[in-house]
Amino acid sequence: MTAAEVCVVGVGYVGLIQAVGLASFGQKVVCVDLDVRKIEMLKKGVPPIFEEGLEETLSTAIDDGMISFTADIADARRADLFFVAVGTPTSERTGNARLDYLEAAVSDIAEIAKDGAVVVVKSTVPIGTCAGLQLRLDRDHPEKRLHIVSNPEFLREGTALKDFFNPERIVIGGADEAARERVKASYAAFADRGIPMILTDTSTSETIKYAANAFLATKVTFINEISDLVETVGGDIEQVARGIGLDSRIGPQFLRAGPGYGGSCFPKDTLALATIGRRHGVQQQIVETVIRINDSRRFRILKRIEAAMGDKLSGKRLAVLGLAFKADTDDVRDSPAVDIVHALLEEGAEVRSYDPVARFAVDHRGYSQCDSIAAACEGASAVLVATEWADFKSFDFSTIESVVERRYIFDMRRVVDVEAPWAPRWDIERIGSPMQRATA
Ligand SMILES: NC(=O)C1=CN([C@@H]2O[C@H](COP(=O)(O)OP(=O)(O)OC[C@H]3O[C@@H](n4cnc5c(N)ncnc54)[C@H](O)[C@@H]3O)[C@@H](O)[C@H]2O)C=CC1
Ligand SMILES: O=C(O)[C@H]1O[C@H](OP(=O)(O)OP(=O)(O)OC[C@H]2O[C@@H](n3ccc(=O)[nH]c3=O)[C@H](O)[C@@H]2O)[C@H](O)[C@@H](O)[C@@H]1O
Repeated sequence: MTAAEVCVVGVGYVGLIQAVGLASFGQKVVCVDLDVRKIEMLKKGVPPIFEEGLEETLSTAIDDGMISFTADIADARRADLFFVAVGTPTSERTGNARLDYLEAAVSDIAEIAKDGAVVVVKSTVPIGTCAGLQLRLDRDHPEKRLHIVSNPEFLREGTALKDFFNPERIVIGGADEAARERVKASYAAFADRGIPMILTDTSTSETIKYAANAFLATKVTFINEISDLVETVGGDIEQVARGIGLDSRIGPQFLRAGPGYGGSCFPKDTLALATIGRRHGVQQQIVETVIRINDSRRFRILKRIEAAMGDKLSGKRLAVLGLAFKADTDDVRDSPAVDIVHALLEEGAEVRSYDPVARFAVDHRGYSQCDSIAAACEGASAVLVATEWADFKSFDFSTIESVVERRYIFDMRRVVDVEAPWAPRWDIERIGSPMQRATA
């Protein structure tokens, strides 16, 4: 008997990693996406996103004949398991996650799926979504006995493959035990390694996902506020973070102070959780406060840059190093760096940016994307480090001393090497430390 086919619908950051991951476990995966350009690239083995190790893993899956790509869901009709990883962006109107892509995908699946197939929701969805989808399937396709299972994803961009292959837990929520077991079987490799599997109902599973992201966003926001305090009262935020993070009840992760959390998930998921709370009359006050603090953080940073530059940004040229919302990804969705570029342009500054991978087109006079750090820094009155790329950590700023207008760095990520031999010749301002003035 040939192995049952698995289908992944929506091959973006989550779906593509899921697909190549399952393929590497020996499962035959059919990938479906509406984006024909993406499908054509993938057929040729070209990943549409930047993710460490993805190109190699994808090539192996293609060469082994374990993965195929199509824009036509009918090609997946033999599958008994459908992982849905379509986007659930914020609705501008409600603040909640939009479900139109998910609903369309589930309807398409229901049309072609065989009896008893399991539809696994990997997208992050408001609590109650899976229960609602199940009711719809039961109403519209009663003869097929299709099952909805919630299986949230916890990977991070930039370390997505590593996270897929080394999960800290697998969460599977569903009303039907056999359907849950079918999903669990697809992760047998993890069960064999003793990775915890939480088998639960769909609401609990959906809540775990939002609570996890909201908790991490809170942790980042907490250290950012402490960082603001340190800037005023004196001290060093990294040592504070280390000092509290060594307490195992707190833990060292997510204590890097910065320009505020961004990306395609924390902002959207915290907002959705706050909206869900209000809708149910159970206001999520901590999360609401976190959102407010994080939103105002970009503005606070801008004020600090303005103060260091003598208040007027208009007419000044600034270099922005980094566009991605964090290092090791090409994703610029809700990126603090991009917000800061916009804010600077609005203040009348000229901005030249550089990112090793991410691209961002701003249709604005006075903005240019450069191909190197040196080009971005030409004539700059300030060098703003907005993403923690390794290239910026190791960069020797003495090589650009002759091209900048003023030797001033504002490091939002604390990556610049302040102990480097060139550092005493620069004014260096960092999140979470008082200004380090040039002494040479
Ligand atoms: N990006 C991340 O790191 C993580 C994202 N998530 C969640 O996973 C979901 C997906 O996120 P991303 O992968 O970042 O999104 P993405 O935007 O990179 O990919 C979504 C894909 O779905 C496709 N699509 C949309 N509607 C479709 C349909 N009806 N049929 C077939 N394909 C369709 C789009 O063309 C796109 O390629 C979201 O709910 C997100 O919150 C969860 C954990 C991590
Ligand atoms: O639901 C999701 O999409 C994912 O959201 C985050 O992953 P990701 O958005 O890829 O990035 P993170 O590494 O978590 O960073 C999120 C934001 O917080 C910021 N951050 C993170 C950690 C830190 O110490 N300080 C800090 O400012 C980052 O710069 C970034 O803007 C979660 O970490 C994943 O577990 C989750 O699956």
